[in-house]
Amino acid sequence: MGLSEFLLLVIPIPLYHLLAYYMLITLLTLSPVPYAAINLTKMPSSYRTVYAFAREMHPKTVKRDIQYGTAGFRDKASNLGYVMYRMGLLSVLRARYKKGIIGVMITASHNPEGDNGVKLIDPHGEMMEQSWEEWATKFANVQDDELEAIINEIVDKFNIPMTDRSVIYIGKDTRPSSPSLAKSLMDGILALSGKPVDFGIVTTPQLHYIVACRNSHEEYGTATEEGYYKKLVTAFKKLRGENCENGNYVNRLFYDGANGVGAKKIKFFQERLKDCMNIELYNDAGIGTGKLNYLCGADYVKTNQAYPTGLPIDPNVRCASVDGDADRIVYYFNDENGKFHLFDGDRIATLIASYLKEWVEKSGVDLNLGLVQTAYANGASTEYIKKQLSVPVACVSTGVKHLHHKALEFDIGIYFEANGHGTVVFSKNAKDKLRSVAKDPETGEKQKYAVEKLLAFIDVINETVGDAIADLLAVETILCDRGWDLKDWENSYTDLPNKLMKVTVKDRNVISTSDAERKCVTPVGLQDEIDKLVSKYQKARSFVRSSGTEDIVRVYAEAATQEQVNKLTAEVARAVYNLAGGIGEAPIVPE
Ligand SMILES: CC(=O)N[C@H]1[C@@H](OP(=O)(O)O)O[C@H](CO)[C@@H](O)[C@@H]1O
Ligand SMILES: [Mg+2]
Repeated sequence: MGLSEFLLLVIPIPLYHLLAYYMLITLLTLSPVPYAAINLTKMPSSYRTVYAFAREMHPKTVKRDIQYGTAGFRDKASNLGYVMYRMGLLSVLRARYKKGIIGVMITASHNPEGDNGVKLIDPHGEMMEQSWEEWATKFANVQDDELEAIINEIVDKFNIPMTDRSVIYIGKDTRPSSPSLAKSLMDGILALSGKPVDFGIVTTPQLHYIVACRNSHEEYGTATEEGYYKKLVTAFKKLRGENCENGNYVNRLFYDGANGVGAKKIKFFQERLKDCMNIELYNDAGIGTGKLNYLCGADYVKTNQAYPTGLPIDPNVRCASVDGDADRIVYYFNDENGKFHLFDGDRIATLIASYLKEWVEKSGVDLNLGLVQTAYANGASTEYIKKQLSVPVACVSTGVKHLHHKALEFDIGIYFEANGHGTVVFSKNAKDKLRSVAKDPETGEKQKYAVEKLLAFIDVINETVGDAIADLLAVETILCDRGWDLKDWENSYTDLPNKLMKVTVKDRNVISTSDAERKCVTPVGLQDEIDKLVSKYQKARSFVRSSGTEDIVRVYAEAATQEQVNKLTAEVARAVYNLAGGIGEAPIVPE
């Protein structure tokens, strides 16, 4: 019997766990050289014991498999302890492989408060590379006694150096479950001798920004929350100049913080921008009694196409809602007749694209501009971008990682999901060209003004990922610059009536798609059925795909009138139910 087995027998289990935890911390702190944790089977037994202790504290509690989906893992918070622990292990391996700091964000974004989730951030501040998502899924699903083997497998495959002391940046949203999940995550990080650095409650985009800054040796900005505020506020003030009001633009905004981190963090902007931007904060759980994302927030407003609770209903006042981790934003207002008007991600994308196009032309700098959407983008917006703005538009699969990736192909790539998640990325070529024109003494006044505007715009945007607050500052800049109210903005094009529905099926994986999710490949026959249904209506379009964040199939449709779209969506939903193994009640098609 070895020492560890003997101790196991003689020390009561809770004490044993506590001891293990402190031993782990002490060992990792004192050890001058990070221990070579891999190959685990070749490790000195004391280390192996430390590792086993940690694993025993976070045993796999859920039998069914969980998938690293569109935005990482999401589930009921109580199911995620072991997943967090394992993502702690994986983040250290990823950090060693990439030789950089990796970020881990604990959030379930727009999901209800009882859910939680986790997503990994790569060194440039972008979402973790897709090819590692499979590893994440494997890590989450193997049995406890297979963990060592999978760690060995990934280390061998990627030749991961196990002697570096890697740093992992952690952020979390305001969910009550986040602190304890963060502890599980840290246990995983420490178990492989990584160094966790906890940034506390931050928005998802703040963590992406901080990771990008630190890995770029602060070329992208100062790697702190304060650095983030300074960068955005300075750029916004520069763009806004002295004029807080202009034409129809009124300096007054109702801000729905979704009772989450977006409410907490906007206060830093309110304080710093009080001279030039009047933001009235609502749905700040610290003050009211509201629950995270409940009847409010960007997802509620977009999905229900309805005004959230918690905001005064003042007609014609510009309103914006963010989601639970503040990476999405939508605008809206109620008019004098009580009619609700929505400005979603497609609207924001077109506004930004037209503005950037205008100023690139004024700057005289040769830069190509492109816009990236998904199949959920309203057909009217796509038509407007192509025909009115003459900007090339690409369509990619759902999920920000796909949009971001595609946008990098342009000098200026604008991407937005219809739900309000998006940003702009500027290529190195674009930045270098603009900076050199700005510095050139030959540059004329007007051209210089345009170039400096573009450079300030780059700084007001968070290029690493969609950022509700950065996008808000960008939208406010453009509206003020143009002297527009929301009615002016709305005049650019008219959305086609559209609808989203969910269908529950036995196994959503029976649905497979092609052509950026616009064509359904399996089950065979479903696409023919959709085509037949669509052909009955004017300006109609519909597609189906399985969700990456929920156990359902999504049905989207748009058509010339609301009545037509209501029918079409229900008919397609019925077809999915019939051909893809629907369960529960069948969708009802309106008469
Ligand atoms: C139709 C829709 O809005 N889908 C959302 C939703 O993905 P699904 O895979 O459709 O569940 O959540 C994703 C993560 O937040 C977001 O990127 C995506 O746009
Ligand atoms: Mg979100």
